[in-house]
Amino acid sequence: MSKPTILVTGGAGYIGSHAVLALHDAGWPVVVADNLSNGRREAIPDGVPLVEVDVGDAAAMADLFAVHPIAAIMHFAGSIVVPDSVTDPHYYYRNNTVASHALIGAAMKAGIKHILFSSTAATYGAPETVPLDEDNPTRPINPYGWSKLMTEQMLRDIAATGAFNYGALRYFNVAGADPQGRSGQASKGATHLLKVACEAAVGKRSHVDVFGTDYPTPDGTCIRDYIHVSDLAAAHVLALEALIDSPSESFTLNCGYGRGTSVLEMLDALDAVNGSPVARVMGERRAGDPPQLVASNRRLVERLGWTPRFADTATIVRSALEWERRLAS
Ligand SMILES: NC(=O)c1ccc[n+]([C@@H]2O[C@H](COP(=O)([O-])OP(=O)(O)OC[C@H]3O[C@@H](n4cnc5c(N)ncnc54)[C@H](O)[C@@H]3O)[C@@H](O)[C@H]2O)c1
Ligand SMILES: O=c1ccn([C@@H]2O[C@H](COP(=O)(O)OP(=O)(O)O[C@H]3O[C@H](CO)[C@@H](O)[C@H](O)[C@H]3O)[C@@H](O)[C@H]2O)c(=O)[nH]1
Repeated sequence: MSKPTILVTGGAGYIGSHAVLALHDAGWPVVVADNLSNGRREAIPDGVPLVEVDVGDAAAMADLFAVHPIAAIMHFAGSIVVPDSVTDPHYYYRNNTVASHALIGAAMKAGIKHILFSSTAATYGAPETVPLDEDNPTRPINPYGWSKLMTEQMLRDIAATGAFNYGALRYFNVAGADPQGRSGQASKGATHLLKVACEAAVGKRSHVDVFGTDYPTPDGTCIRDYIHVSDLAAAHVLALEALIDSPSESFTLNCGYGRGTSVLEMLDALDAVNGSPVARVMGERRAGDPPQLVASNRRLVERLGWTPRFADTATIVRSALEWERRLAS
């Protein structure tokens, strides 16, 4: 039987483009909705239609649903930079929460029955102990985390009426690039640690700043659970299948490896792969950063049968660096 068509919002962006590749590789018809505010047309494979649209524009989304017979939505579109959410919370609530509200409304009118949502570890705030399972209290410490948690709450309440089922995937820190070199992180003005450090490794930046060396962690720098973007994309395909197979069940799943890596450990791993050190400048803490975030992925593994393929830190770093070299060449 042929597979139904999936709408990928934010499919021209970093993670969304890897999900588009995973769907496309597995034979799912895909349509991308992206306003290209931070995405690239080139990230979308040939043959996949791109509709240039703001997902918060309910009328435009209704037009899209009238033209394309969409069975399910993977909703990646949104704004992603934690410190920007601290300086401009109004924009973050608009582009994440309000836009999601509009998209959900348009999807309901079009009778769409499955929504997979890009949520975040930032919903947990600054937990005292790790690893975190999904029942940990959600107490965001920045507007970005709140904007995502509010969207999760909308999905939960509306799904309870039977309108659709949903999956909220709470990503920890996404890193790396497609092992075949077809996509990677390409946005200008990047702020993510490994991306910034790889830009320094290829000479696009003079150094990498280390934001805070006095955290209550073994080396004083923040600890994160870095997950390879292609392992995350594979989890999305499994989650989509679960939503379609069990239409009365919704779920919230952490996406990480259950392994903590400090900022300095990540930079050491890059230096080892690169073969020469990237200059580091030790600096002050950045606003909105929790000291440590590490996932328990027990539920993800049990619920979806997910098996990571690219978890090795050197593999993550190598793919990110190869992509950066490709961009620079
Ligand atoms: N990168 C991470 O480590 C991480 C971690 C947790 C959660 N997430 C979530 O994953 C999703 C994707 O993140 P990413 O890292 O790929 O970011 P990205 O910026 O590369 O991708 C987001 C895409 O959405 C598009 N977009 C933004 N607002 C839009 C709007 N209103 N209408 C239409 N398109 C819009 C952008 O043009 C871009 O292509 C986001 O929702 C983000 O919050 C990311
Ligand atoms: O140039 C840099 C960039 C980052 N960091 C530090 O590296 C860590 C990771 O930061 P970053 O890569 O910016 O990611 P986070 O702020 O942890 O946020 C990411 O990971 C979250 C989930 O954990 C997601 O919700 C967000 O969307 C995503 O941006 C933090 O301690 C930063 O302070 C530096 O020291 N120097």
